[in-house]
Amino acid sequence: MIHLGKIAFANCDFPYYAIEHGRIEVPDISITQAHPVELARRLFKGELDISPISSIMYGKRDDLLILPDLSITSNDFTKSVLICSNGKLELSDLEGKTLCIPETTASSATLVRIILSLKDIDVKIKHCSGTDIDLMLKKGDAALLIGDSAIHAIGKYRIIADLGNEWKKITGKKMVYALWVVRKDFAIHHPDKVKGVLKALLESKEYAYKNINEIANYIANEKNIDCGFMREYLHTLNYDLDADSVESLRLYFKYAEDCGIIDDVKLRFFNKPD
Ligand SMILES: C=C(O[C@@H]1C=C(C(=O)O)C=C[C@H]1O)C(=O)O
Repeated sequence: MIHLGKIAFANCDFPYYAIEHGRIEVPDISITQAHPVELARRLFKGELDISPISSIMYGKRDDLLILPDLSITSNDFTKSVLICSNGKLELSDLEGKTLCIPETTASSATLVRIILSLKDIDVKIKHCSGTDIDLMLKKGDAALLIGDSAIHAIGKYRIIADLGNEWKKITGKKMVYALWVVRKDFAIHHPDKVKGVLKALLESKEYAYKNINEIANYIANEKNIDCGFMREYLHTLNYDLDADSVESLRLYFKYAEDCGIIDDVKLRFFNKPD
């Protein structure tokens, strides 16, 4: 039995759809759903063998290998990594104000620090448990939202920044939010099992790309999200990890290092020489 993680957001239903709906053959796996930071915690404890985690969490460890050709990436607007504010505040008005960051994010929490530092906006960061937007907006002047809570906030709250768009405007790059990783010790002891899961994930991703409307309708129904929005959203995100994304990831890690969040990071891939 292989313990596989799954991010409990609509965007991760997409690459797992074929696995979870019996559309492809899969090895003996059990799937655990949680938010990306929790998945990383469980992977580090050895409760999971393979999982998508916040890309920055990979940068903090040297005992993980990246699975090739998989990620959650956006090129410009992300639509689900947003800052919303109280009243009439714009991004540039956040100087000296408080931004609440939920416990569910690590990559976007780092990205917002990078963007604010590059824009020279000094903001107090408050880390909050849970993802209750109203509570965050009571505790601070603005809140970072990711995943489904960001999607559900569109049209209800004042959105002042899409972080994928802010990052693109500054660097011209994509933003790689999540990577699929395997614990190195598990990969060393069970390379064939890892290959089996990787094959299933890649086949499932290909199925998803070919059946985007079917899956968008399914997710929209399940999660009470507008179908049209869901279709656009799934076209906005990219689940590959091409050379361009790897280069973007390196730049993100470099800025994160400049902010003192991580040390120099080496990208180590499963099944590829260092
Ligand atoms: C685009 C997204 O990327 C997510 C953002 C993450 C983070 O900020 O740590 C981690 C995984 C991704 O699922 C999203 O879910 O909204």
